[in-house]
Amino acid sequence: MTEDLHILDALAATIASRKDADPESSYTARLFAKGRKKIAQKVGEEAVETAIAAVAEKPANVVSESADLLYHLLVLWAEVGIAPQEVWSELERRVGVSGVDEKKARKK
Ligand SMILES: N=c1c2ncn([C@@H]3O[C@H](COP(=O)(O)OP(=O)(O)OP(=O)(O)O)[C@@H](O)[C@H]3O)c2ncn1[C@@H]1O[C@H](COP(=O)(O)O)[C@@H](O)[C@H]1O
Repeated sequence: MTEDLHILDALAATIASRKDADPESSYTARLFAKGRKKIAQKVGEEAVETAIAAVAEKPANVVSESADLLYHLLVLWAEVGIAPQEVWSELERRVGVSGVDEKKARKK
């Protein structure tokens, strides 16, 4: 497991620990209190902001918006009940499977 993956797993653990936290002191707890639709909306917003920063050729903003996006995506997984390992396993399953071949197979 790489260091980059480790930070996402550590962040997921912090997020899980905020499920019963006080929304006054925790932004994550505030998101959980607002509910799934709000969390999903934030994921959409952060994805669009990341894309806009890329098109505007602002690499530093792409970095910060990507971090916002990953954080909100991890909150959404926690809300839905998905363990990060499930997503890592799906990515691992795809290693070595060409995206071009996979797309062709879907059309059959
Ligand atoms: N990585 C993050 C992280 N990234 C972004 N954000 C917050 O996400 C928000 C995104 O900014 P926006 O302007 O879109 O938010 P907003 O305007 O308040 O949102 P809305 O008005 O749309 O509801 C900001 O308040 C950021 O502080 C994060 N909040 C928390 N974390 C991590 O989660 C941990 C726990 O945080 P708490 O739950 O606050 O203790 C922290 O230690 C961090 O590691």
